[in-house]
Amino acid sequence: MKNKIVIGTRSSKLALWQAEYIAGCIRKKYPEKTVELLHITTKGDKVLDVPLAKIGGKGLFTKEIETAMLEGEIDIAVHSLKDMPTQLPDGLVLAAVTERADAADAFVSIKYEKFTSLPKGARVGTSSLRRKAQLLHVRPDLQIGSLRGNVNTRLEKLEQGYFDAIILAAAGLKRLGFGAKIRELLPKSLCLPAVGQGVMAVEAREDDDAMRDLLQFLHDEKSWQEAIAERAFLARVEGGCQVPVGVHAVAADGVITVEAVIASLDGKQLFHDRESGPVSSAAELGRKAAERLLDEGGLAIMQEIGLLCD
Ligand SMILES: NCc1[nH]cc(CCC(=O)O)c1CC(=O)O
Repeated sequence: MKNKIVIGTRSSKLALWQAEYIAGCIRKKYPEKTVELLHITTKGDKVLDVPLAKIGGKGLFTKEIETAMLEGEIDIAVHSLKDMPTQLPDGLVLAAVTERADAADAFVSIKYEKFTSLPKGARVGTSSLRRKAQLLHVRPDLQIGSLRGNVNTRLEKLEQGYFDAIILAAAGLKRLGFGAKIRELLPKSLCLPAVGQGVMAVEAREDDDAMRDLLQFLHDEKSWQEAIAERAFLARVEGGCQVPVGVHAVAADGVITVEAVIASLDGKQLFHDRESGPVSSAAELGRKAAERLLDEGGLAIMQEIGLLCD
């Protein structure tokens, strides 16, 4: 095996932090290896003025990186699992997923201590349909404004007074050293996170056995079981674009519990399900949750949204 490992990564601060973290782990475990980062710009990084839901397309933040890997320009890629499509391109695999950081969404505000302290009509920044729908479900009075860009840019928008509060993944904030800005972790009963939120994924070429073996020390089995359930859920509900779905699986002592929601864009309709069973049935439970929610009314919502996406 080569002595140099090239990691492909986006150049946002969060992506670089994550790639550096994995590089650091590999260097520590294998001091004889040289590990380098190669910055790659993806479509999701280029188009900043359009809400993600409108750009659509799967693998917005991963495609260019995956092409570089298939062409041998890089050896592995580090991603937020949340940004990865459920179907990887032929020839690539998830070689390892890291121990999960907190999966919760965080409430960040200068003036307000927690979500329930927001006054009537408060302005909340998030471009995630999932967050928007779940928050509107309990607080239809809120004005949800679009907020794209990387974590640093989003925090600046809050500081400039565009919003009373913004919602971001707790994991990203903590990684970038902004943990102190978190006023509250949104309870899962209020806002279920995105598929894979809080998990970092290392992608490799399927036929690169040496690399896949080398990466095993990073792999976390609990995280993996949760990822399997959540990604099976997403694979079953996936429409052509971002949809208001949230899902959170927790594996403990051989049992996995999957909680999921599908909501309408305005949050008026929200279907919720919880499935539990042995971890060996993680994928099945994720699919079951999806099927229940689609049957209950989620399918009609997806079809309605599908039209909006074109
Ligand atoms: N969509 C961008 C993105 N992808 C992963 C994270 C956070 C880190 C993680 O979930 O592991 C974020 C930022 C955010 O949603 O606040």
